[in-house]
Amino acid sequence: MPNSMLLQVREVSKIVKSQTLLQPLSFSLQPGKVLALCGGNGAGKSTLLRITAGIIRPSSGELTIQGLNWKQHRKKCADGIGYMPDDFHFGDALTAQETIMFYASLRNVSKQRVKELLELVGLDAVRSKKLTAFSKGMRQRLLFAQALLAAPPLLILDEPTNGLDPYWMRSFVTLVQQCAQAGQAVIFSTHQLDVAEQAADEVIFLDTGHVRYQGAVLPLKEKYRYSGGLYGAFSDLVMQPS
Ligand SMILES: Nc1ncnc2c1ncn2[C@@H]1O[C@H](COP(=O)(O)OP(=O)(O)OP(=O)(O)O)[C@@H](O)[C@H]1O
Repeated sequence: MPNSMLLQVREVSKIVKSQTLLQPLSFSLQPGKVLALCGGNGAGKSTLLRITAGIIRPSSGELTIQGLNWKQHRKKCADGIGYMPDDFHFGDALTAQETIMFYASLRNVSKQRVKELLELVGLDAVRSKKLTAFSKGMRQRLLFAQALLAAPPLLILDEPTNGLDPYWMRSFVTLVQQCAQAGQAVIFSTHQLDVAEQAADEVIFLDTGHVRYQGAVLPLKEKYRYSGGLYGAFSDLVMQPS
């Protein structure tokens, strides 16, 4: 039933200079579902998310967004996603409002929507401050708002909770759940397995480009209820010598 899937990834791999960064992997995501991508440093999370966001091309396999193949429908696929990279730095010369308005103008998003989003990520009161005065967590929240701007059907978030304090970590979970309730699909990477456990319906554990687990979060939560939840599962399925 490919048409009910918002995102379909089929046998996608990535090889750079004869080094395999991602073994062929497949998964799909329905509207309203949240998928967490977990794995250690260098596991391939950002590589997979960049491929999904159309930033880099896979070495093999294919991706469709809303049934459209990335290769043949780049513009339509790009319009269907909101992407939050893990290593992006806004210029410091502009204020938060000016920065987000710039991205809003590229996507034809209203001033009212910008205001709502700045409120949602707790930056409305500091919207006139230059980004030089912003902390890491505040920049992350602005980057998150940028991804949400056009209310895209698919959100691709690379380490969105990196640098967030416990309050905003918790708020991130709530915001992601609200996006899912509104019918958006979300894929995000994280090292914070408690965030994955709270926010995601499905999870992929990646280990040096290999999938060690993919499936629903719930059975893992139940199986590892008394042994650390998703941390226990990760330790069992990924951190054991193979
Ligand atoms: N352009 C590239 N050329 C060569 N190797 C690369 C390239 N991009 C990433 N890699 C390698 O691919 C592997 C996966 O990197 P990736 O950034 O996807 O991991 P990650 O799971 O996001 O890691 P982290 O949690 O540290 O951010 C790493 O070994 C990295 O060195």
